[in-house]
Amino acid sequence: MARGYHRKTVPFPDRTAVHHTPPSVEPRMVPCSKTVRFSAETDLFPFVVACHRLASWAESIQMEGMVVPNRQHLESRTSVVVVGAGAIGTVVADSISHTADVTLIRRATTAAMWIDHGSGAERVDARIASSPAAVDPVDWIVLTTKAQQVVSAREWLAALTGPQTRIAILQNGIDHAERVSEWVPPERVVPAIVFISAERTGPDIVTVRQLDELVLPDTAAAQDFARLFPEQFPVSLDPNFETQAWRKLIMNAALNSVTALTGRTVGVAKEPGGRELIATVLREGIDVARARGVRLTQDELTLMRRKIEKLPPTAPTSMQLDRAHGRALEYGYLTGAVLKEAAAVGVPTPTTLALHNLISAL
Ligand SMILES: CC(C)(CO)C(=O)C(=O)O
Repeated sequence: MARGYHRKTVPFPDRTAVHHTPPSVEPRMVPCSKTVRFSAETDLFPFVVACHRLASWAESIQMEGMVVPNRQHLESRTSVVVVGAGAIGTVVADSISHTADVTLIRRATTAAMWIDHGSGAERVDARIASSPAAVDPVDWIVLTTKAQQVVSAREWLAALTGPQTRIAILQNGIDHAERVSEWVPPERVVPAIVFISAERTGPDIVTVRQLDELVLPDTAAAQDFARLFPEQFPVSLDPNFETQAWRKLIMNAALNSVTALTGRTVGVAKEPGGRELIATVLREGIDVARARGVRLTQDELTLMRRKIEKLPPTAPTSMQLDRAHGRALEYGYLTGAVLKEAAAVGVPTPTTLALHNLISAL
């Protein structure tokens, strides 16, 4: 599979260790100019690390083409902590690790995460933190837990939030800012709509199926967040973000519910029965959105169905995977959100309600 974006890879097995946990070695005086050059053949790795730690006047150290920025340089980069090292969190951590100093939160382990875009696994260049005591306030928190897990990330959010911290929320549903209102005001929140099909295929590895889109509102904070991504990453700013958020909500309410209930991948939506059921739930959601004043196109149903058609039939949805792994389900923020909004405007949504009730009975 072709990669969704390109990255510079460094042919050295332990580059993360160089960046983040240099082994302790005896420091020696070395002649450092702006850049220090070594040859790997002479096995100078520990020496390079010592230089890396001491030579604050060098901007970088080069060894056989590998460039190791010095600590001071690293420390001046934007600090980002990704809370939630699942599929989306790992994809984001990997892609922004080229411009930012990234930490991934993994509660149960300190093992690195790996990513496979279809051409083999690559180590994600991110520090791992597993205790809130080990982190300080950062420039950006990227929240990629499931919507219902924000509550269990409280300790992390408290430890990571400072007076300037901004939070990007890459989660399903609407009303993203409300979920973190305890920590930051709405202008420091960037909600994001994610169309990335990726899956944890092992305890430490994420396989990416399709990198489609990351949509942000067109705000100052979102522009700053977008700048962290490499140019080739499909991130866009949409002034009509509310419409995008509702589109995704309606699509998730239909697709994630049907796949979670049937235990089938997206292919179920392409069969006559599944297609009809999904179309009914989409129609109900569209009625609710219109009644709430959300700006949708005339042909919204076709647009949403096309989006679903474009998804690979073998791709699972997040709620289907959560059910398969016995995890808590996100339905409260999907069908639950549609039902809440429907109640506020008195729009009937019987099929959405039926799916919602079935899922809550699982
Ligand atoms: C894969 C996709 C786009 C399907 O609705 C999704 O958002 C999810 O699984 O949560």
